[in-house]
Amino acid sequence: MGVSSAAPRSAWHRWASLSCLKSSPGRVPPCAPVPLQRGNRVPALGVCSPWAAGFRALRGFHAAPRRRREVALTSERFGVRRLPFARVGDRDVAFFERVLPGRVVTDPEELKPFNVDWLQSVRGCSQLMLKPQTTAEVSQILRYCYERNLAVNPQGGNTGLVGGSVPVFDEIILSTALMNQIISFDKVSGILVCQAGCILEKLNEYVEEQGFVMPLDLGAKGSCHIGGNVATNAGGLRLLRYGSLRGTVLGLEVVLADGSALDCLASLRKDNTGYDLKQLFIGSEGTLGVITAVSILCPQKPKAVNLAFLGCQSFTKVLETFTTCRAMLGEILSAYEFMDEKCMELVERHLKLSSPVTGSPFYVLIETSGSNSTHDEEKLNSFLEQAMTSGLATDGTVATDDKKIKALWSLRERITEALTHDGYVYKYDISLPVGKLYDLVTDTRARLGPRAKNVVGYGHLGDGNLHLNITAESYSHSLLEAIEPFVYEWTARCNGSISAEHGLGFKKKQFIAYSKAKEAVLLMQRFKAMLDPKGILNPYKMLPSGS
Ligand SMILES: O=C(O)CC[C@@H](O)C(=O)O
Ligand SMILES: [Zn+2]
Repeated sequence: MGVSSAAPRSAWHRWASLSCLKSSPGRVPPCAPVPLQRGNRVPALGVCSPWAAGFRALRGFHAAPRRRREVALTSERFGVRRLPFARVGDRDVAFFERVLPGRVVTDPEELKPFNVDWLQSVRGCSQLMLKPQTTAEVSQILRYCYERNLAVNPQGGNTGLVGGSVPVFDEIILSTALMNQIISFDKVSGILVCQAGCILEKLNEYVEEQGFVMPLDLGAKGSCHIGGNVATNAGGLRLLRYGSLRGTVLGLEVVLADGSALDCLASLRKDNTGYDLKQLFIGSEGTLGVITAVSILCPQKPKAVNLAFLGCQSFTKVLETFTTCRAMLGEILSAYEFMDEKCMELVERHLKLSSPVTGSPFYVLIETSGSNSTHDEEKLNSFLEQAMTSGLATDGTVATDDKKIKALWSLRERITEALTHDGYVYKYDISLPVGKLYDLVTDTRARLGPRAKNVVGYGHLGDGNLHLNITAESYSHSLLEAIEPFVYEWTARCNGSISAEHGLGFKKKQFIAYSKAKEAVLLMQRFKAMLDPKGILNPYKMLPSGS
């Protein structure tokens, strides 16, 4: 039921009637139980309960994608050749059993979910997973692997979307699942220091109890590990407000390929002594070292959170709404997300979620977070009134209570999940000048025609980040060839980035040149050769083949 811009006052009343005007402290973390896989129980560890331990990596808090047929082996589907690493033998397993008693997994059934990515699009055949609890254990493992020339796949929550978190062949999986201790939290500065395997949502719950929030928020929060977030420089829903991990991560502890531990775990806002080495590991996707601990700056928990969900009649209106709300909401604007009507259709069809606002080609989610609910509501209300009277939005609803906020966010956060129910997903994560963001969706749709089942566009408009997703009944090489390099060439013509926040992993590494100069790639390869001369860390990922 749309409210036309010709009737702005009645539209405004609709806002009010849908609002639950009690102030709320923030979004309620999703709480559906995550199933525990057999054989993975661990004892409680110190101050930090075993949040991460042994939980099968479910992206976020909802079910993993429907299991269809067995996922093809990456090496076969993509025709990759194994590099000449050593193969794991009985003597290696015996060594690891001594170092990590009871934390060495060789059972093929138990290994299965850790060999396949969350999207069920790539699959390796590792026969060994190691679960260290300490940095010293990670050092011992890597020292041994380096000597033996054994390849290693560092793995956090296995929620990545570019095939970076699972082995391509038989790399040893080095899981951070048992490295789930909080090391310290400073209530004055808001600086949290923790091990790499802590689950993002659990960290958020922990700091929320002390009046803070984590500076990043992702749909995968229920299972992703902070170490994996940092290794991939994850962006997410709060980047607009709190900036990227390159600013909020204050320090890292990293174990290098040869087993040496690099202590850059500073807890200082300011430190101008030499090169900022931690930046090299943020976003390095496990190819330069294994992140074992993170020091991160947490912002104050907002006292008042409001969420508006609006329908817009065109992408131009989505952009104008953004400009207007940025001007009118200023410092309290904390998220500006958009999605097209196809996304809404899929979320409704596959997940049975219903949207309170329907009948528009585009939708936007606008979140405000501030310290004074009266002030924030006043500002939001005058923005909404302006948006309605000027016809920027034609319909909408506002939520201020946790339950409604959570329900509205689900419509956006669960699009990824809905897509996996629609078929095989070709996923693109693009940075573009914001005005051109949706043209790529329109052009891709026109190019693919009926060969694609659905072509959808959504994302972090406030950050200039489009998530272009294409679904088809099953994987098809010819469809892939129709999409790539078309999407990358289109992006490069606009000086965009072919990976805004998901990284390059296995799937995008060959395309790095669309976004980086030759000299930059060469320098990356030199860093890789210097820090990991044998190339044992997450091989076949991030840098083009041959490096
Ligand atoms: O599935 C995608 O394409 C995007 C996933 C994630 O980055 C999001 O913003 O929801
Ligand atoms: Zn995203």
